[in-house]
Amino acid sequence: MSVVDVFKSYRDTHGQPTPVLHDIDLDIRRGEFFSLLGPSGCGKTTLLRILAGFEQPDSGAVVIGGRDMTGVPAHQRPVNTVFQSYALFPHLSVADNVAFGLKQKGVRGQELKTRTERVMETVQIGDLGNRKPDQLSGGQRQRVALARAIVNQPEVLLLDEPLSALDLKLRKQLQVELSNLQEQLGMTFVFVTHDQEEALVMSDRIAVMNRGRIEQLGRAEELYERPRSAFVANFLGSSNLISGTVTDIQAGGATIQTGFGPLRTTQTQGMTTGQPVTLSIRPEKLRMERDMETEGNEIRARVDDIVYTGAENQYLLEANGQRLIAFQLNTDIGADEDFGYDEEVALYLPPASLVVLEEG
Ligand SMILES: Nc1ncnc2c1ncn2[C@@H]1O[C@H](COP(=O)(O)OP(=O)(O)OP(=O)(O)O)[C@@H](O)[C@H]1O
Repeated sequence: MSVVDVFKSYRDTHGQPTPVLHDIDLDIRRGEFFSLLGPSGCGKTTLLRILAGFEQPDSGAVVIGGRDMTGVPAHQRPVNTVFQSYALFPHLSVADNVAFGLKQKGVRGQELKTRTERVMETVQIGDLGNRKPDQLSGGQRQRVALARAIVNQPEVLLLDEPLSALDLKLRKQLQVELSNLQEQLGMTFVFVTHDQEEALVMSDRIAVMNRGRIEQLGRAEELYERPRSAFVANFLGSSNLISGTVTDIQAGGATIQTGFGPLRTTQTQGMTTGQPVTLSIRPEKLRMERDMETEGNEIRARVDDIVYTGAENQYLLEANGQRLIAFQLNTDIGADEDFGYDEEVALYLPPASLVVLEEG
């Protein structure tokens, strides 16, 4: 499925057109779990609705299975949508809800029964067929909504924050189940979420959106390890940003002069001497030590605050007037690796973990 140069604007309260999607270009591969990730209002639902055919772009096109969908109404597209709000028929039983789409298509008798039952088994609601939606938990309702959407075997399944109404534990369980289901069905899933962890866990590839544009597109690991902008670095997890100027470029890396002194990075791509740059380093890549070593890339910091989160300690640090954050795995209570309030520490910034952002 492709999105070609899609532009969309809405009229604001004064009737002025306000762009919400700017020239979106995307190629979503067949059988891929693809996520649209971004903060509230960035345009991800609008893009999904354009794929579904519920909205028309001002310009540009959606192509599914090689066919231009311009002018093709929603119900004739080879897609189905699962919404956050389930949207089940309250007066129909679970089995009739699931069978609905097949009946519309004229499937009857044994085939209807077999296909409905098979899909219900797949999403583990095989024993709930006679219940009504109001007799189900939120997780069960979402399974019915899923069954109803996949029973028609669409080429593409569109999912608009389908797990966001569920509690954390159930959400985590369904994340795993959904990605297993996608693999088993081999169907293309396009999944909208504002939850970065959800996108990282489930997706083959993720498009990070910001203000109607795609900021970066790639595999989870690429986006996390090599963010291109401060927005991506901070939207996917958290990050320490350090500004500086390139002073030296060698074969295996570059030196950046910063407020903390010179820092080495193993990156060199696209850099020129004298260029101002922003470095990004993930909090878990900072190594906290009691004493300075001599290998460089170390800065002195003071522990300002400590947040205990169970698996790790999050240290808020002050270094040369800047706030930094470091995560350290929680070892045994009282172990040598624990640091106290106001303690002076040395922070080692591994050169391979210092990422040069393309845009500050
Ligand atoms: N029908 C509409 N008329 C006018 N403006 C709209 C309409 N639908 C959406 N918008 C605006 O378009 C922008 C993008 O909205 P959209 O729902 O696509 O964002 P989103 O990323 O899905 O956000 P959320 O996670 O909050 O659902 C927002 O500024 C929103 O206010």
